[in-house]
Amino acid sequence: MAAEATSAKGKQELRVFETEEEVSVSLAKYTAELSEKFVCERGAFTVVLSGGTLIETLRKLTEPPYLESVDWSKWHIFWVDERVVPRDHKDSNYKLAYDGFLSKVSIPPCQVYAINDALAAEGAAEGAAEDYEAVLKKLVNDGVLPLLPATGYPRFDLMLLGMGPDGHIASLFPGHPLLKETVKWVTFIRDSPKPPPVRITFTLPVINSSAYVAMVVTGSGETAAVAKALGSEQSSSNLLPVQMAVLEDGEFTWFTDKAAVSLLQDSPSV
Ligand SMILES: O=C(O)[C@H](O)[C@@H](O)[C@H](O)[C@H](O)COP(=O)(O)O
Repeated sequence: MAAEATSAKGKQELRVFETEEEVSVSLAKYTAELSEKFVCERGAFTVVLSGGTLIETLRKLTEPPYLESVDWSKWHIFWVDERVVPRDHKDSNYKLAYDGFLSKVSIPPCQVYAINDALAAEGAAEGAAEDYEAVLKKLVNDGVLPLLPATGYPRFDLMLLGMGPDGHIASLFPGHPLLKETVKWVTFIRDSPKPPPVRITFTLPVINSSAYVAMVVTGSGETAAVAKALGSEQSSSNLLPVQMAVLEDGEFTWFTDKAAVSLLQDSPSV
């Protein structure tokens, strides 16, 4: 059984497992249960992926029993951020997700909303962001993607996110002006500190309108950011992007292993 420590305040929860393998097992179960809930409630399940190690940690979802039990035909897949490169480029988050996850499950290809390949191939970051936002607006009109009435932003069922060593989520980096964007749903960045520099990204209010967010952090690469985000000494200045992910009306769950929380000496603040 997983060694799981759970504490909760408000709607944030911290789950700590012994190993990354146990995180993978728990994340698969959590995702499959949410899939069942949303498919039953409204006949669709909207899932947002990030890049990074998340895709590898999702591997248990592509194995029995989930391979057969999950109703993949109702899934709709999005990216919280994408590099402005063709879909077959080694830096593409679509390619990462396709190779490690999407190619192993039977989600209808027309329900996989990747970056516009032609615009990405031209390096047209602004156009690709506008195009992606237009895709989202069409799905709102078609009734696939609801809006959260309180914010007017789209409400995705589940965002599966990773965090970088600097506390960035999506392509929203510490101190960057994009963190203040409140009009656009999808925007672009040409100076990402993490290569490659040109990307599109969901904005913070869209992330914060989600119904569920799983923040998946494993290994020793992000220990300082985890300690700052979850440590008991919280300050309201110089917030990391991950600390600005405060859901309007949703459940935010950290899936971590022991290595990721190794600098978290005191009681977590969640
Ligand atoms: O496009 C990207 O670069 C990713 O989407 C990025 O935002 C990632 O999720 C984090 O950097 C965490 O990455 P790791 O899980 O590899 O640490």
